[in-house]
Amino acid sequence: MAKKTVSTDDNVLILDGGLRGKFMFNIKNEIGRGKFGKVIKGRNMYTFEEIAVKIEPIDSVHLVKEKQYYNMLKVHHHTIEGLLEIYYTGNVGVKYVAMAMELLGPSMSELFTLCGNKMSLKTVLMIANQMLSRIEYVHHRKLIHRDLKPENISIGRPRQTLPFKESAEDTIYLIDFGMAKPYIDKNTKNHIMYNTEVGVFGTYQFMSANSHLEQSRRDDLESLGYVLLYLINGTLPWMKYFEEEDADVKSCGDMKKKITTKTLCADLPEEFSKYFDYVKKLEFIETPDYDVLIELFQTVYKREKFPDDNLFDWSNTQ
Ligand SMILES: Nc1ncnc2c1ncn2[C@@H]1O[C@H](COP(=O)(O)OP(=O)(O)OP(=O)(O)O)[C@@H](O)[C@H]1O
Repeated sequence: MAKKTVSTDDNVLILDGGLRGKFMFNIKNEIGRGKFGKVIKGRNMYTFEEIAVKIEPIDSVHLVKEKQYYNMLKVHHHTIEGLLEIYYTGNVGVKYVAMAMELLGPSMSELFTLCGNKMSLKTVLMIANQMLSRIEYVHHRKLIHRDLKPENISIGRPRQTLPFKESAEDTIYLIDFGMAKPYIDKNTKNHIMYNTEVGVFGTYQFMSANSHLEQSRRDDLESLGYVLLYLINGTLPWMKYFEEEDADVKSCGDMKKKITTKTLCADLPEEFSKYFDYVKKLEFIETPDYDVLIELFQTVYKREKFPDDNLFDWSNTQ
């Protein structure tokens, strides 16, 4: 049933979550936008905590699905490191469905710009380390994300704004589970079947070479590899196909299939090509060995003698 909207200004809306809080936001206070809706900064009127609200048209099914997937990720109401806390999902008036959630800092896409469209090896290795743990956790909860890209990776807010929380700007968050999918069939409890007749899910620039087929855990890992290469090199070999208004997604897909890992990872430590060799050899239903992948990047970190200081390229620049 639609919640009643109490407002003195047409732009100010309230998502009434009962005991969970009253989440007030001005529709003009947009902080992010995706294919399906907007993300707006707001406040919990009970605690005065700043929050984020994702809104979509009332007939959209994405937020409802996303909420379900966040529920799958939760264990006994504990917050999980690097995953958003969702406060409440419900209707706002007759126009919108909204999800009130923890407010995060900037996305990796914004940080990439802030860092001059390239990130250092140290920062990328630190991102790899945290992201592999996030992905391992999500997979452990029987979900695949299917849309790993810089816009869907964020950092927490500066620690001083959150005196009672662990979240901080050195915590990397994996967000936007709107494209996620369980890879375990809830009736048979088996891994979903390989299927060649599925649509394309994800974002062309970062999706795996085989993402026009049914995706599984290996595809999330391949996408993460492309994100890391993009952040460190400032581009990907197929970005040229997206320069015109009409993107040439066919050539992009062909190039991803043909390119060797050596060419893809030229000028980078050999562990990057080892990463791709490993994930591309994974079978559809195979459980990846996340520790082996984490170890690969940690080997480079140690070899380069990078300090264990938790400082990223963007630390102290915001
Ligand atoms: N909790 C949050 N706090 C701060 N910013 C956020 C939050 N959630 C999302 N954003 C920002 O809003 C942008 C869009 O969010 P999100 O990706 O969840 O929306 P979407 O409509 O599902 O997008 P997509 O088109 O990728 O599916 C993100 O890239 C991020 O910059």
